[in-house]
Amino acid sequence: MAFRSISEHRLTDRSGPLIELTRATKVYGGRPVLREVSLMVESGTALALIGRNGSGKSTLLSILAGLTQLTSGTIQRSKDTISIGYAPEAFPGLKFSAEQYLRSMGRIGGMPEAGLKERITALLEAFHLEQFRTYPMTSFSKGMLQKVNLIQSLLPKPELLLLDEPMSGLDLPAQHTLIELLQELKQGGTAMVFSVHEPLCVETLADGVHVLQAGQTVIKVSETASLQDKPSTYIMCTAIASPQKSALGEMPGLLSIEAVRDEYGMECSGLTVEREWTDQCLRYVLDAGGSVISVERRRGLSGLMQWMDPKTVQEEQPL
Ligand SMILES: Nc1ncnc2c1ncn2[C@@H]1O[C@H](COP(=O)(O)OP(=O)(O)OP(=O)(O)O)[C@@H](O)[C@H]1O
Repeated sequence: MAFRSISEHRLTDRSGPLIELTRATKVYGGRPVLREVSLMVESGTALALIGRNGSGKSTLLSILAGLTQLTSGTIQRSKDTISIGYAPEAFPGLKFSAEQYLRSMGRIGGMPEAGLKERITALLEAFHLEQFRTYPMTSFSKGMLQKVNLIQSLLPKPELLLLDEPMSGLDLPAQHTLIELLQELKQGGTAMVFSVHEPLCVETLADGVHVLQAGQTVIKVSETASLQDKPSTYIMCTAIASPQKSALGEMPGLLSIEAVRDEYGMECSGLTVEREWTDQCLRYVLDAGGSVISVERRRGLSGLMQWMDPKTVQEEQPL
């Protein structure tokens, strides 16, 4: 079931969001390619964007990077300027050598000359590109170009890292190198949003998952660790008043609670609860004066695999 999310409330709030999108809509030539998408990312956390080809992932990343303007909705950053690393999906093979290109990107990013050379060398070595550092990128394979693309985004150790299908074209050792680098950056406080078709990235890195279909959010998981392979139930009910909502937040088995709208635009609450706590949760909603609108089975993280399995990945139908 598609729903329109108006905000997301984490049960365990850490700090405030580094960046937050509210009801982000993007229209190209009269055609909406993103519709009322809301999400937020906190420092030191990773959000995976999943969805079939054409579902709007690249558009969303480009909006977060500040390269694409919203048609409506808002984007809020925790401060005026946050340092952003962005690896787009398409990366051209330029005439420069990898080293020349990376040095230019580092300088443009304001990196001091002293540390820049060392950082480039360390990243080229990590991705086994060191011996090709002086070669023109026109001679590079797809995977080698993707490595340079990723390295340029990782150079300044950004506060926010945006990666569009980072695993694309990488061989297995490079995939593992990338995961290790990203885990390190995340531990150091970098927030990241990436689009992926590979479960490995989600399992090893993501704290949350956002599934897009035809530009709309269809599934939002805010704590992947707690959902991992645990079946859950999604309960949509009439909006619950704040005091009862706080008490509900203490209920064992509750994984997330969010404000959503039903198909008529009415404000509702969406609760994700571990399967075995479904009855208790329904009882609580009714006792709190709420009314149950719908109850859905959710299949845990493994249920998200259908959106990542290449065998089932199809083009999105035109809206
Ligand atoms: N500059 C543009 N002008 C017109 N339409 C665009 C533009 N950019 C993207 N679109 C359209 O927006 C829709 C979403 O595209 P987007 O690239 O964001 O999807 P995606 O989920 O990243 O797809 P993929 O997995 O294939 O990379 C597509 O229908 C695409 O044709």
